Amino acid sequence: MADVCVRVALRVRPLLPKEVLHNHQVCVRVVPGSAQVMLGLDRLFSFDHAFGPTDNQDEVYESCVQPLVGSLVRGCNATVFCYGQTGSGKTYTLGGGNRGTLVAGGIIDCVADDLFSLLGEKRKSGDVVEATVRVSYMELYTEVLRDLLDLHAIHKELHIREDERGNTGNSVCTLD
Ligand SMILES: Nc1ncnc2c1ncn2[C@@H]1O[C@H](COP(=O)(O)OP(=O)(O)OP(=O)(O)O)[C@@H](O)[C@H]1O
Repeated sequence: MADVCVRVALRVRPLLPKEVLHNHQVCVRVVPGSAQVMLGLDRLFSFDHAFGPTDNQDEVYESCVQPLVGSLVRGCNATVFCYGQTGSGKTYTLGGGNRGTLVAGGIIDCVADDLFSLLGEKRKSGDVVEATVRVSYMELYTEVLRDLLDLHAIHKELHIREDERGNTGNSVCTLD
């Protein structure tokens, strides 16, 4: 992967059965063998990667995210985020399916697998490794922030707060 800070990948999902039923048409196509997409007949856009409807979860993960997990274990920071209109496939790409089942796992499953196996390898190879893995899983939807790992989240409201330096974080306010 080239040594640049930000890379942008575009993924075009297949039409859903209900869309086929309603005779929806495909309007975005990946130009074969390239990282470009054609919108309509003549509007060409270039990205670092472009994935079409037949590209699977593993292909997306291996080319866009897997190299970052290696960097992470070497002490670098990495961020992956999905952006797109509702129904475009963000949840599927990040969390879709489970590894080892018919539908391959999304990025979160793959990162968890690779992260722990890389840490395990480091330990086996005699590197003294102390690693702490923390996970949080939040949803921000219509201005409401929810902790998706908290089974009792319905009783709690999370607030986004800024410290004096302008860094953001969240805090929980329990509603009695
Ligand atoms: N690459 C894909 N292959 C097959 N099905 C897909 C793919 N991407 C998305 N889908 C399906 O398309 C539908 C919408 O996808 P998804 O829920 O991931 O969208 P979203 O961007 O997360 O939407 P929202 O912003 O509303 O949460 C789901 O039924 C999902 O299973």
